Amino acid sequence: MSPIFFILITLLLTSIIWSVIFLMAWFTLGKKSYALFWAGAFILSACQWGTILLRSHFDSDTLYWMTGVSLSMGSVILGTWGHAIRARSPINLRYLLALAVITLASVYYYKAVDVHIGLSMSLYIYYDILLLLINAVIIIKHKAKSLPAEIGAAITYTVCGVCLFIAATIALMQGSQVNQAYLDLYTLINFITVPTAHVGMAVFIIFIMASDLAQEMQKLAMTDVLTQCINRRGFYDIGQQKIESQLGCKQHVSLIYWDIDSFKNINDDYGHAAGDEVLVQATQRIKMCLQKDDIFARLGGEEFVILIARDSELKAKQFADKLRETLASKPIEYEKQCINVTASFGVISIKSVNTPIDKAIDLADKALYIAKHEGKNKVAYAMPLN
Ligand SMILES: Nc1nc2c(ncn2[C@@H]2O[C@H](COP(=O)(O)OP(=O)(O)OP(=O)(O)O)[C@@H](O)[C@H]2O)c(=O)[nH]1
Repeated sequence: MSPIFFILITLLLTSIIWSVIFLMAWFTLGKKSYALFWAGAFILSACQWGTILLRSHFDSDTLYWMTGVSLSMGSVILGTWGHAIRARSPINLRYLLALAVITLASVYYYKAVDVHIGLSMSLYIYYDILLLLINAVIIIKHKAKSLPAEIGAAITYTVCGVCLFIAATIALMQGSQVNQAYLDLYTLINFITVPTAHVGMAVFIIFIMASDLAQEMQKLAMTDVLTQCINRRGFYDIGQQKIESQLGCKQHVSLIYWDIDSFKNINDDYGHAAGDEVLVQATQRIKMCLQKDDIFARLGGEEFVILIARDSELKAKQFADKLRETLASKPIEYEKQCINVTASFGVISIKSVNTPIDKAIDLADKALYIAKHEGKNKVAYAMPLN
């Protein structure tokens, strides 16, 4: 038996295993629909290798060829679809499907009507290459800072695309008739690169799923369940870095510590559920006032901090006052009851990258205490930290 037979068997079995792994990943890692698309892609791949193995059982060579070509293109389309869903890519898959139909029709034409070996062998590979490169772009553009798994996957897709481009071009160079020398070279390149790329792509996709999950877990561990703000742990994790990066950009960094006034009375008068709703609606109102880079965290209970960077200290003070007015401007509605809510604010301006975040919180808390002491619904400023 030829070595190609063993390569095909290996490809068939690994494709089946990968599709089972993606099905299991779909089931256990949060039923992400894109895992199903990737499972489908590997099932079609397995069918493609099976088709090649069963070549002698096909009645017509055209039927064999078109089956293999359709499965290869279908597999790449499903894979791309999965990546597009995961990355919420705006790519219009209808155009890709239309191009697939045109490619399939052309392959059929050059296989069965006006026979041209080079074109019938290479056209669908060019289509697959196009999709592999689109995949690489989708993966890399997904996040401003790509995950290592995404970089690895994008490189694998690109390298695979380049190798296939060389193989397809050698196949095309045959012209209308079979050229044994080119055909052997094409087969050699294909059977060296395809198994490697196959395993590489599958491993990187699994790595991407695992990285996504790790990021989700990390986000959950840093998020307050009730208000969806960052929690204390998250704030301590990213606050210090933020101070350093914003001061490096010559911005005025301020920390605003705020606390809902007489919150215990709200709980006592309207019930704990109403208190929870006040926390949710109050934080929503505050979020509407924030800029993209502001960090808003719930430190616990009804105590919150916001780390902001503005181009002047005055703007930071005006911002704190705007937040106070936003909360006091209208009552919060809960089960047809109107609950008047105010909050007090302590603001500290941070001047040095060496300022520890807990020191800034401590001083802003002291300013907040003054705001409370002066009658609540007020903003108080601490002496800037140098
Ligand atoms: N509903 C609700 N209440 C909470 C939550 N976390 C803390 N609290 C309550 O918030 C109240 C805070 O009360 P205090 O620390 O006395 O503060 P306060 O009544 O706001 O008084 P001042 O801060 O002086 O204005 C306590 O009664 C806590 O039980 C929460 O997640 N939901």
